[in-house]
Amino acid sequence: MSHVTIHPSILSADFAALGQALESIGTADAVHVDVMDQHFVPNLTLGLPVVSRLAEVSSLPLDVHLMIEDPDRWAPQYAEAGAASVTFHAEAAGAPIRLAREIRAAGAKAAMALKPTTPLDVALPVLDELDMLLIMSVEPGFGGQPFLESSLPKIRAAVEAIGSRGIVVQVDGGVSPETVERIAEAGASCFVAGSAVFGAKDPSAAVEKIRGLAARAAGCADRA
Ligand SMILES: O=C(CO)[C@H](O)[C@H](O)COP(=O)(O)O
Ligand SMILES: [Fe+2]
Repeated sequence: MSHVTIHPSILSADFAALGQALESIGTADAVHVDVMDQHFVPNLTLGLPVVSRLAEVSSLPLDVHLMIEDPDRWAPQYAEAGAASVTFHAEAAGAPIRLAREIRAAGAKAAMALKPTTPLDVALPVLDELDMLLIMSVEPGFGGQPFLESSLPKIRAAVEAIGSRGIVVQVDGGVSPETVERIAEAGASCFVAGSAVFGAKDPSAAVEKIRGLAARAAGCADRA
């Protein structure tokens, strides 16, 4: 029986009140932190100093999603800064197997992300070094984009390729009460949701709602 987890993305929170944003998502399993460098993606968000401070104050584990060039250089430092998991992009990594090993050695879970147009084949040689595989369901860079339906067959194929290896399949982009059931039915178990959580009047209730829909669709008992 799979376990469904919800990671709200603070990309859609008030950047002037990140502490309050963390407090508003007490029902979440982790907080998703989008690091963008304006080179790998056109947007610019935050970096190591902010992640270090968030790790100090957050009672939720930090799920750091690096949308940056040269993750081989930077990703291990996010693990050392206290991230629970560090996700680098396959399209940016020079030596993904070595990088995943370095992230793990620095004390975090290692994850690799694939952009919507990157084939799953790219991840296959790296799978055994990963704790999580992130299937992007929007073009990385911005929150609030519509879910790409073309990611559903890729999610199914990823779940099949992983088999019984215990690697979490995470989906990021356009996850909402309207889309989460289809994504859960495809076999994903970890859901990132930005605008659907922080755009809601009650972010914690939005997390519970998304988790409930996902758990039912996945055919497993809701943990709540
Ligand atoms: O990595 C991301 C964008 O590159 C974000 O995590 C993602 O877009 C979340 O926002 P939303 O749920 O609003 O789509
Ligand atoms: Fe993300």
